[in-house]
Amino acid sequence: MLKKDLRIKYSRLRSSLTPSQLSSQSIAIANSVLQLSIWNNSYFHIFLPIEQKAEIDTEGIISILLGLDKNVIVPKIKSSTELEHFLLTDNTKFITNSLNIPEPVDGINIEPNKLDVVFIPLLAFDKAGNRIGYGKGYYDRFLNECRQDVVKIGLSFFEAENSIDDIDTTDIPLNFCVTPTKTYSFKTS
Ligand SMILES: Nc1nc2c(c(=O)[nH]1)N(C=O)[C@@H](CNc1ccc(C(=O)N[C@@H](CCC(=O)O)C(=O)O)cc1)CN2
Ligand SMILES: Nc1ncnc2c1ncn2[C@@H]1O[C@H](COP(=O)(O)OP(=O)(O)OP(=O)(O)O)[C@@H](O)[C@H]1O
Repeated sequence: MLKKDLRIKYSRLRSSLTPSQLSSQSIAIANSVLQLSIWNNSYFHIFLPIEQKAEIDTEGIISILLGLDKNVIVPKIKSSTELEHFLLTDNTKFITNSLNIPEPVDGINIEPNKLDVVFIPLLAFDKAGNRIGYGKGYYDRFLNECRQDVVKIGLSFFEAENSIDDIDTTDIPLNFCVTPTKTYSFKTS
């Protein structure tokens, strides 16, 4: 399927989830994340969910990370193309921006090349590990600034599509995608 049709399909599917499904499926995803062999790493990047878009509740994963004393880094929109990234601390204050994204007000800036693991929001992904988001390219540009060996983990309520047919060269594939019932591991070339 094409990106534009997938965005419509998965936006609809998401908005059909009840609050209780959203909550239990987010917990199932967090439990599966615990099984990945990523825990020797130190710098973990994760997003805070847009509730209005029924994104995965990442609170469970964040609690696990903080409990393990990991460095947790969250994004903030800097411009129409670029994100910046702040270390989460006890003092971090969040403000929900005009797109309903909770973002840190300020803090210690972390460069993408420091990151070991990135958890990635997505609308849909395919069996080859390609993903799509809301179509602004923020994560594609951000992942391009990360090290080649950064572990890229998609989080999704829904299973893989057979293929996203209009993938282009700037789309960076995932290493893993975790859903409530399955963990996909993708071959990287
Ligand atoms: N929770 C979360 N944080 C995230 C992302 C995400 O997907 N989820 N992003 C992943 O990239 C980045 C921000 N993504 C954005 C996605 C869309 C628009 C945007 O302008 N969207 C619509 C208007 C909003 C709407 O329809 O409600 C537009 O195109 O005008 C802006 C930023 C960074 N933080
Ligand atoms: N590394 C890059 N440098 C410059 N432009 C880029 C880069 N990656 C993607 N883009 C541009 O961003 C736009 C959106 O890309 P795409 O449709 O793949 O977004 P998406 O993956 O759905 O969004 P997101 O990455 O924010 O979740 C495209 O016009 C694409 O050319």
